[in-house]
Amino acid sequence: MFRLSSVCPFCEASALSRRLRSRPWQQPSRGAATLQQRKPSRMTLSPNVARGPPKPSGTGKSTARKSRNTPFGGMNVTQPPRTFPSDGRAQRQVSAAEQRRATRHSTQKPERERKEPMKALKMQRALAKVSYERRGQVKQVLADTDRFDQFDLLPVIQESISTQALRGLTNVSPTPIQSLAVPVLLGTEDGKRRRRRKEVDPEGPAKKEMQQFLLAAETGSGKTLAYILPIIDAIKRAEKAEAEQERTQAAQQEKNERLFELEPPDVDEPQSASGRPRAIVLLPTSELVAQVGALVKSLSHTIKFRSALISTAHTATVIRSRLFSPNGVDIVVATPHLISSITESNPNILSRVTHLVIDEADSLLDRSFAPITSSIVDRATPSLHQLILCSATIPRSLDTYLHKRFPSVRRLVTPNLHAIPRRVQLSVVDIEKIPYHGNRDLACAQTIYDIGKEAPDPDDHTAMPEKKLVVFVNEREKTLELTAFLRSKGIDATALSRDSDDRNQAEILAAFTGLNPTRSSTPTPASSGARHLPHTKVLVTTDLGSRGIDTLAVKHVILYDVPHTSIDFIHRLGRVGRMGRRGRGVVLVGRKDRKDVVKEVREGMFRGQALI
Ligand SMILES: Nc1ncnc2c1ncn2[C@@H]1O[C@H](COP(=O)(O)OP(=O)(O)OP(=O)(O)O)[C@@H](O)[C@H]1O
Repeated sequence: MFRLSSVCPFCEASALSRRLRSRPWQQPSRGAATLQQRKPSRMTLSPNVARGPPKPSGTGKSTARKSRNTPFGGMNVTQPPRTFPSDGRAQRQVSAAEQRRATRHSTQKPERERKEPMKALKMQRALAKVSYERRGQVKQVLADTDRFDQFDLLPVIQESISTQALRGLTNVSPTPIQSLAVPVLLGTEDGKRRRRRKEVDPEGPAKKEMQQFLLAAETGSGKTLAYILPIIDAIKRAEKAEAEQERTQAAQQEKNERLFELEPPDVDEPQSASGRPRAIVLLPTSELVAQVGALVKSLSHTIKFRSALISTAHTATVIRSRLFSPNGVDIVVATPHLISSITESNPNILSRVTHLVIDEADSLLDRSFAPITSSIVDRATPSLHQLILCSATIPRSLDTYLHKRFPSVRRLVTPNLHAIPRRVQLSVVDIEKIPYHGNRDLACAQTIYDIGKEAPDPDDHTAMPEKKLVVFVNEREKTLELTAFLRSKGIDATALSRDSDDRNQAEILAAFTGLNPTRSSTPTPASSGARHLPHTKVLVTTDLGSRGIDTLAVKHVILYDVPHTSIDFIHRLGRVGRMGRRGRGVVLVGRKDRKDVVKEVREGMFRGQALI
């Protein structure tokens, strides 16, 4: 059970404020001061003296209101918060007239609220709407799949799911997006499609029309496996078909030679597979390339295909040797910028691509990335069989883009899209209140201390000896500044932003994605004798760390700044509560922050509703 530490370790002002709170009746009232100024020579009793001292609103030092301004204040409630818990106003007596007015309007209020749900979020116009009718239909489809062996995957791929992709997990079953997407991408949705496809395309795969899919599912729900398994299956089947075709051609050639006893014709050597992958997975950052690349690589060991992960974290020599290996390459995992620049000098790199994945499509098709991503799609289109877009959110901008650019895209959307999992709890800390007085850095440090000192949950079997926290800030410059502040308070904090060295980033993230305890990377002032928060590791990052990073080791996220949009809320809170785990978010709010947005996000989470 969480207990608020009654002493703020950093703020001297808190000592004074504690004294005042414990004897509130000794605070001079404005009325009394005026009286004293008018008649300084005489002792005058306050007109309220007969009322006696006001009663403290709680027992001991901790008052009911104060306890709400903690990372976990207001948790475990069974009603959504009616008023914003940290609006700072004391509950006052309601007059009889007010009560009458409230009763009169109470019948109209729910109606008004129904008409304007999530008004503040709506004003942001961020997320595309997915109707509840459609979500309901998908639920029925999902009800029939609960085992991986129900998918028509090659046996070696089936085996590799448990031995490689989900190694260490027992009794695994497909997640909703996997149940929904795998049969569709395999073309076995109705059990007959694969056979029909062969009949329709006797002249080979190059004649097929490109299929387009959008896989959209909540964060941490296994989208990577949902697209990578069918792609590997297609590659292995194509490989087998090509080998058979080559054998048939060789046999035919031999027969012809014997028949006519002619010199063998100059048959063009089949083009090498070096630098010509069959599938490309595009991801926005080198951290994600490393993460998805690791999964693909692990599957390649048992399934036997050739994969290459390339990003700016690698040197030119490494990139060249991986991509242009004489043994060829089947799947390349890379960033669009890298693929685009390689294509300029080696256009052949896209000439054999049958499957192109645009993961984190909401980022890769936004204004900054779209031109480069689209040009890759255009160049790959002649050979493409499947274009797969994948995202945890469908912003309205992406929705509009898809309608224009890919009108026939098939949308595979899970019922819980845009909802933050209910197992994630969000609490609010008001930084304007005592003892922070608007000092956001201090509120952040105190929140980290509170979480770090909290006793581990005995029911949580995934709890680890070291606590891992992620703090999200809105501005890149703030990462270094806040990290320095937290370190000065004895917290083991590391910054991750675009300014961090590419090669260090993977190493930094490994401490938050792996489930193994790690050594403290950099000695903090704490190790030199000052205050120190042990067994707690903090990553301070921007949006860079909020997309796709599989932070399984993280149970707490602190939103240092209120995110700008509901999309950012979904991605940042999506770093916890992954794959059925529990998680907590704490948002720091100040006077200038959008409290109405935070309130609506909390209410939406409480009801398990999709954000808008
Ligand atoms: N069927 C499954 N059962 C249990 N764990 C799974 C299953 N499928 C995937 N996982 C695990 O779930 C975690 C999250 O998977 P993944 O990164 O693909 O999620 P995601 O949906 O892409 O998340 P995000 O939207 O944040 O990018 C990974 O650690 C993965 O190994």
